[in-house]
Amino acid sequence: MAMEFLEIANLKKSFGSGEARQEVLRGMNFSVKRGEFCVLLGPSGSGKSTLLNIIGGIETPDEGFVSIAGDKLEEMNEKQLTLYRRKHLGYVFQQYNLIPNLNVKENIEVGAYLSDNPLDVEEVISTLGLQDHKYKYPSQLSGGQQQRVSIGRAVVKNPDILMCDEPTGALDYKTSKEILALIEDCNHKYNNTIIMVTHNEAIKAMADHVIKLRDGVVRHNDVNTQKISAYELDW
Ligand SMILES: Nc1ncnc2c1ncn2[C@@H]1O[C@H](COP(=O)(O)OP(=O)(O)OP(=O)(O)O)[C@@H](O)[C@H]1O
Repeated sequence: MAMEFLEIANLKKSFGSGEARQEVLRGMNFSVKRGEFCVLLGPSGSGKSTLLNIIGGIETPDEGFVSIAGDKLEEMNEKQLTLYRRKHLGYVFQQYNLIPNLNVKENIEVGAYLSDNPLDVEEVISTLGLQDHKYKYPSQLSGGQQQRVSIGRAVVKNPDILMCDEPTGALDYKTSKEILALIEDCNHKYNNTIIMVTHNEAIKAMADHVIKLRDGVVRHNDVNTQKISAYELDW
């Protein structure tokens, strides 16, 4: 059975009140299958971060729901939400957010400690090409290398969903493609569902599923049957 793994149903969210009230999500609907590489595109202010925060259980919607493998987030209590975040979600941000006084291996181990079925730390280090940098500290690494470590910290948890918020926003062209290729490798190797928010339209060519948001709703929801590899992207 082709199961809809992540379901976003009629999500609404406003901030502020009275004159200042702003409807950020205005009835958003889409669903994502397990293992899909899904790219979310949309102009600044279209509600992408708000949506990620709701999927991450950090914010709650005014209406509608998010369900993961049939479990609705709104029905979880605080403890269940904490477990959900710990067990099911991995995050990669534009800023790497590594712990400065831990080395590469230790930063990745932090992710492993949070999970009850972590991947092997050494295997992840080798998948990410970090063997020669294991004992270095974040300040001794380039931006691309730091982003590899942050992917490692997220992936080692073996999360169902890897949420990537502008993961290449701070990187140059060549390094961006290397990082996208690594995320692609992880998607194939570990079968995580990927939700990637980006401003870079070119990235949609490597995705299975492309969702475009505008003004708090889904404007386009397309399946890409002719995806190309990260290294073939061009922008
Ligand atoms: N906690 C909040 N309180 C008030 N307004 C908020 C809050 N969070 C978001 N907003 C407003 O909601 C709108 C959508 O923000 P959001 O960050 O979701 O958009 P985005 O698509 O992620 O934008 P960007 O691409 O610039 O990150 C913005 O106008 C923002 O000012």
